[in-house]
Amino acid sequence: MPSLEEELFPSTPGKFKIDRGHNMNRQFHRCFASTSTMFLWALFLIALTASYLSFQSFVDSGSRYFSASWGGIQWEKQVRNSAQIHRSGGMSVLVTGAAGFVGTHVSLALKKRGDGVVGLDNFNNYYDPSLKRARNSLLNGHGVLVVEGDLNDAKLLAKLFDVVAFTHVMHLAAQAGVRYAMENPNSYVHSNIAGLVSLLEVCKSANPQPAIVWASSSSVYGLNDKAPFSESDRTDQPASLYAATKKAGEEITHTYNHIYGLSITGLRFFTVYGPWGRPDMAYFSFTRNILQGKPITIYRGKNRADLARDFTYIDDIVKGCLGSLDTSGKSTGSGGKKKGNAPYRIFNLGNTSPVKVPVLVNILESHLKVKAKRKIIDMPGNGDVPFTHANISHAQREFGYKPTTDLQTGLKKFVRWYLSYYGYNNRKGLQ
Ligand SMILES: O=C(O)[C@H]1O[C@H](OP(=O)(O)OP(=O)(O)OC[C@H]2O[C@@H](n3ccc(=O)[nH]c3=O)[C@H](O)[C@@H]2O)[C@H](O)[C@@H](O)[C@H]1O
Repeated sequence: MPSLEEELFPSTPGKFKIDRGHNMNRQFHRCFASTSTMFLWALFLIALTASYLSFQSFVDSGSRYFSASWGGIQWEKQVRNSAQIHRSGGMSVLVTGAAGFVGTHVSLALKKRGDGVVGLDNFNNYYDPSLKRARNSLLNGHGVLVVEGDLNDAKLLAKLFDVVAFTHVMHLAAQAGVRYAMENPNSYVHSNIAGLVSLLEVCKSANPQPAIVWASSSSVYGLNDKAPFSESDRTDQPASLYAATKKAGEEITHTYNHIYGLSITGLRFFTVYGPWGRPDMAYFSFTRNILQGKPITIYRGKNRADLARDFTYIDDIVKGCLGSLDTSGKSTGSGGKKKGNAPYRIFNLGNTSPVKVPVLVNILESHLKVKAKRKIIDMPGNGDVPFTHANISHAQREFGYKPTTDLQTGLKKFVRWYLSYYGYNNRKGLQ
């Protein structure tokens, strides 16, 4: 005869059978036992569901802290400290792309003169992220916090503006590079269009609204052949998707200036170079290849003409950025409402003296004391333009912009930095 336990919890489904001939006592017992078991099961299921739901909500609310590493009282304190102003009349600046080449130099210069600086950077792997991490360490050593996050993370941007009433935004985060746009077009849309709009949305709603200075590019002149390039020249013939997204940025920022009263300054940078630079740029990759004994490819334009660039040294660009911030004027709106017209400006920041690419290589050879293995090919149709040449009189008038470093001097400083950063080991194996 099966035991009660066996009857209630049969080991196989077929074992459980109802015996109608049992006495009332046993019926009552069975009934009671089965009700209480069901009750216990129900309780167990409710508890299981409740704990699952609360775990889910914990994971949801906490995920941004785990994945994006921002938020919390301690983090807010660090952000406030970094934004602290240490001079009278100083500004608190959100620098996007702070671990980038120009971003690092501008952040350091602002911090050194007593302004508050908070950096934002997504540390993407467009080029060696360890260089960005090294720049980040340099910034941390000077009291600049760089928050790791993407421009498209609207919650993060809003949080930053909750914590600090930024007076200015120096927007340098972007997908750079002219030729890479053919390989990865969407990254240009993600950063230079969607990211820009995401940032402007937060800035327009901020109270007070910050003034915005941002990096456009000399590439917007595209196929324009009137030299030198002036801000009023046509910019409706871009030669690359990169240029097109920068041109779109100029139009988009104009809209936000017009509708919301944001003060906007766009800076058209001309081929910026120097210490802590970008490894994807020609002067940097040529240096690496020359030291490693590898060939370098030099592009040549129509009718075998050399290409030329108005190479601009980083310290001159930094002066231009700070001059722009200092003269930006105020945004007029607040909380998404325009209260009057605000400045909308565009400046060329170049060097005013284009240098042919083969001459750049001559200078590198003399500083490195190594001969380059030159491979000269016709310029592929990849977005390059034959030459750039800045007219800087507008920036000169507005804030006294005056570049002072020629390519010979600037590349000497770059080579010195390159060798100290990467060491002389790169020269191993050379004759
Ligand atoms: O002013 C800008 O707005 C842009 O400047 C920069 O673009 P570019 O002026 O194209 O600089 P960079 O690549 O150093 O090529 C320099 C020269 O070397 C030639 N070049 C290049 C590579 C190569 O292998 N061979 C070669 O001859 C090449 O044909 C060119 O003539 C920034 O990268 C860009 O992000 C943007 O900021």
